[in-house]
Amino acid sequence: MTTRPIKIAPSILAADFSRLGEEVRAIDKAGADYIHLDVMDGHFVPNISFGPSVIESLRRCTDKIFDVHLMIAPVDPFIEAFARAGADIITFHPEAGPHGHRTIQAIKAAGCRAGLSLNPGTPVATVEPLIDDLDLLLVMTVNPGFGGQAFIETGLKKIAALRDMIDRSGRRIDLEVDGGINFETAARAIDAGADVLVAGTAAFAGGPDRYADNIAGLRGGA
Ligand SMILES: O=C(CO)[C@H](O)[C@H](O)COP(=O)(O)O
Repeated sequence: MTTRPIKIAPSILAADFSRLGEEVRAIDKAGADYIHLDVMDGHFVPNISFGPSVIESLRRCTDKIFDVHLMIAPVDPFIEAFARAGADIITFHPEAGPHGHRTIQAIKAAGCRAGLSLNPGTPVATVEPLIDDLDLLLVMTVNPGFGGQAFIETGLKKIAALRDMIDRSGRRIDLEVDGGINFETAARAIDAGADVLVAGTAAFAGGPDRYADNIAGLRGGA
């Protein structure tokens, strides 16, 4: 049992793209804490999703925190555009580099909070030199690119190690988990130390009438 408040960040990747504005309004009303926006470029990951213009349009549909996960390379030339579109948090992958610290500085200069995302194959040690400047750590429990994949168990050890690192830092840093999160894996990720759960499939399952129950079920893992 954790006493940390748990935030739910539905990924709109699993929403009905033909009604995206309505979907964002519905998931906001259902109790989402953050709206998770997965940006994919077909180069850093093998899929293409959407870019700043879609985010700018969705900004008019909700006041919730826009948690923008950039699965793109390079990152730096696009930071301003995502900040202008309405991003509150911008998370990038160290492999999209080469200068992670410079990217964090650029995200902050653009007025956003900065996050770093670790793929299943990226070591926890990557975070250490950057932790004093980060606001969010995102542990990927699938290889990025697609929703609906199975949870990769080794992510739990990584979450526990990062929880320890965050607690030792004394800083307020969100520890977010993303990929294959359902009611069962949510509970295990929370036990390991996560406090923000990204869910696509499990959040949007069953259509708008189910969203509030889906979010409550995910949060219920606490
Ligand atoms: O970043 C992602 C994929 O790269 C998605 O956010 C993630 O996979 C969520 O989808 P699901 O909950 O269906 O696994």
